[in-house]
Parts: sequence; C-alpha cells; structure tokens
Amino acid sequence: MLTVRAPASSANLGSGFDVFGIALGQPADVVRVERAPETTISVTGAGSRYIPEDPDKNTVGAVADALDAPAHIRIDKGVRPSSGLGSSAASAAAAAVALNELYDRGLSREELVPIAAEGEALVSGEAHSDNVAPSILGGFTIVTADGITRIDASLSLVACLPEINVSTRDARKVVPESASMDDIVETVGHAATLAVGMARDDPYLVGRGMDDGIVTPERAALIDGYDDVRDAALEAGATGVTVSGAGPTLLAVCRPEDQRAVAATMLETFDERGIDSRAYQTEVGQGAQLFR
Ligand SMILES: Nc1ncnc2c1ncn2[C@@H]1O[C@H](COP(=O)(O)OP(=O)(O)OP(=O)(O)O)[C@@H](O)[C@H]1O
Ligand SMILES: N[C@@H](CCO)C(=O)O
Repeated sequence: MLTVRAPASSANLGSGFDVFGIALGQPADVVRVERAPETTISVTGAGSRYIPEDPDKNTVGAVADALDAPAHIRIDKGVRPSSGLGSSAASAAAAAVALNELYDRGLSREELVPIAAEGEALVSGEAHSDNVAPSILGGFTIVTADGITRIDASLSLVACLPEINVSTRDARKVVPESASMDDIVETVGHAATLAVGMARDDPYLVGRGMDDGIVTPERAALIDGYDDVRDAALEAGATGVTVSGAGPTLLAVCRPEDQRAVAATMLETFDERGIDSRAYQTEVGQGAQLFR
C-alpha cells in the first residue's frame, strides 16, 4: 500500500485567473492505494458525505483511468469540497502521484499534472490545471498553454472558509465573456507585480498584485459578507485579500506577525453576519508527499 498527502491549493490569486496557483501548508487530503483488478473508492473526512464513491464521478477515478491503474483507493479528506481550496484537485493530485508509483509508470511530476487535471474536467467541465499543478509540485505555479513555471515562495497566508456553498461549476458561469482593454491592461500590471512579489517573498507586492477588476467582483458577489470581511482583514494588516479559487474561501496575504490578528478578525466579521467559518493560518507549502 502507498500513501500520498497532497495539499490544498489556492488558484487565481485575483489577477491570475486560471493561471496562478499556490500550494498551502494545510489542509490536505491523504490518499491510500492498493493494486486491484477494478477501481473502488471509499471517502472519509471533511465533507465526505457530499463526495461520490462511484469511480465514474470521483476525480481519483478519472486519474486511475488515465493512468490505466486500477486500485482500491481510500481518500481521507482534509480539504472540504466546494471550498475554493482545490478539494477535488488535492485528491486527484494525490492519486496521480500514488498510482504512478504503484504501477511504476515512470512519469515525472510535471507529466502528472495533465493526468490529474482529467479529474478536474470531470467535476467542473474543464481540465484546468491551476489547482492540480501546485498540489503536485508545491510553491507558486504559473500554468499556461506552453507549460508550467514554478518557484518556491515564502509567504504567510490566512485562508478563511465560510459555511457557504459555491461550486466551481456555478462560479464559472459568472465569469464575464469579455473585458475592456483598460481592465486587461490593469490586470496584466497586477499579475506581473504579483509574480515579482512571489520571487522576492514580498507580501506587499503580492498583496498589491492580487487586485483584479474583471473576474473577482463577479465571484465576490456570490459570497455573503465578502466586502466586510475583506475590509476587516486589510484593517488588521493583510496586504491583500481576494477570492480563493472559485470561492467561498477568502485568501489573505500578510506579514507573519499580523497573521493571528487577520485570522481573528475574518472569523469575527463572518460571525457578526451569522455565518460560521474557519480560518487556516498557513503559508505557501510543498507539493504532494509520498509515504511508503
Ligand atoms: N475526490 C474528490 N474530492 C472532492 N470533491 C470531489 C471529489 N470527487 C468528486 N468531487 C466533486 O467535486 C465537486 C467539488 O469540486 P469543486 O471544484 O467545486 O470544489 P473545490 O475543488 O473545493 O474548489 P476550487 O476548485 O474552486 O478550489 C463536488 O461536487 C464533489 O462532489
Ligand atoms: N481557476 C479556476 C479555479 C477553481 O477550480 C476557477 O476560478 O474557476
């Protein structure tokens, strides 16, 4: 039996819609695999009752198919589904790394990214890789049609997950079909600023570079309390706040010394609106880890 832990991830980071992603230090999914004549799946942990165990409907089933690697697959969910924290991607990433090893397929981590993205196609309708890439490779990733660029980054984060449901499939329906040249120019500037900030481990540049006036406002409207929680986090020292992935998680970047205050105020502000939430005080983390 092989065990792989694959971390949650935060895609988009505001200005990098469908392009930027980071691995988070926590939470994570743990996937265990054993060779079998046919794939079976069992799911326990966070939100497991909402996750299908049918291999045709679970992201890990799509990965097992793509690798032609049938197995008994046990998923222990640390990442709640429909969270904006790459829940479906974390399972797919872990399964890709585990099954590649179990069946000795010899694929590199980079080659496993499109395999894991088959799982994303199954649940969201599109094989976007901006969650599976950081979940497999770790660090900060830039996914384009030409390939993946990756760097390590050291950055303190707060990921605040409210008890609100937003599915990626629904959140993709509010993405505008076009944008003005002014908005595009502004977003390119922010994305470039963010990438430099990541390379320099600079929370101010990353925070400034997270601003986006094209997709984020539409997504934020699906999250009750977004503006208040964002304002409160910025007041408490966050250098930038945006929607994590398709939401409803809000991702805040901050200096390490402000992390606790930022987390506390985000929880409190959701609470004032009668919305339960939990906050992960975390950092940019490493990719999937294999245990024998
Ligand atoms: N192994 C899995 N783990 C989690 N969700 C899964 C899995 N397999 C299938 N699903 C389904 O995928 C959907 C959740 O995926 P979705 O992309 O909406 O959320 P997410 O991965 O948390 O978000 P995001 O991609 O925005 O970060 C749910 O409908 C869930 O039932
Ligand atoms: N880039 C994707 C990430 C969520 O899976 C989106 O925002 O729809």
